[in-house]
Amino acid sequence: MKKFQAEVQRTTQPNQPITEDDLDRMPNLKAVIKETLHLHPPVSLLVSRESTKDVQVMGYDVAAGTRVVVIAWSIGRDPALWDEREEFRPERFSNGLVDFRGQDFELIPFRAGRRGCSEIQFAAAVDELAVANLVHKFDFALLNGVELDVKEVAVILAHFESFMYNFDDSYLVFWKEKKM
Ligand code: HEM
Repeated sequence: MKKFQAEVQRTTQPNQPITEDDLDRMPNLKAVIKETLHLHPPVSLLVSRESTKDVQVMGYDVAAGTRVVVIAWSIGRDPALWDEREEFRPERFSNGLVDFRGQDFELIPFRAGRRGCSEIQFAAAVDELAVANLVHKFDFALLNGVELDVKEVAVILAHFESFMYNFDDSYLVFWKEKKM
């Protein structure tokens, strides 16, 4: 937080609001937001899609009419893709090689492709402005002895079925809707 706070203090004018132009001079801030979206994607299970024909995906035979959910959370924790996958390490993005705009499939908090988030630019700017303003004006710390557990729990509820799913097992969830 101190490193990131120093960057915000250095980049902004005293007593002036932080602007979007300031954000472009804050690579640490951008890396912090990226790492947050990487480890805690708000849409951890992307919206399901239904296959229109029989296909093969990652070695699975997927029959026509099967719903497929891509789990952005699991991709972000895959040890084959990420070193120290449980650690909050914004520096992993400091070389600027991996971005969340849908070109790098290891980081897809906004999905990728045609039906990915249409407001990535806006969402990123809003997040960056909010966080930059917060660390600009406040110091954050946990009270002595307090531990914060930010582990997610996955629950999917649907009218035909409900189940809990262990994200660590796979990137994908498949199901076929039961005929009522
Ligand atoms: C950090 C914030 C956000 C995240 C992580 C996020 C994530 C996503 C994801 C994953 C999808 C694809 C859903 C799918 O699997 O089909 C999506 C779609 C979409 N998002 Fe966002 N979103 C964010 C903020 C926003 C904001 C602020 C807006 C609007 C102002 C927005 C508007 C949309 C729209 C309109 C779509 C649907 C695009 C389409 O189907 O053509 N999102 N978003």
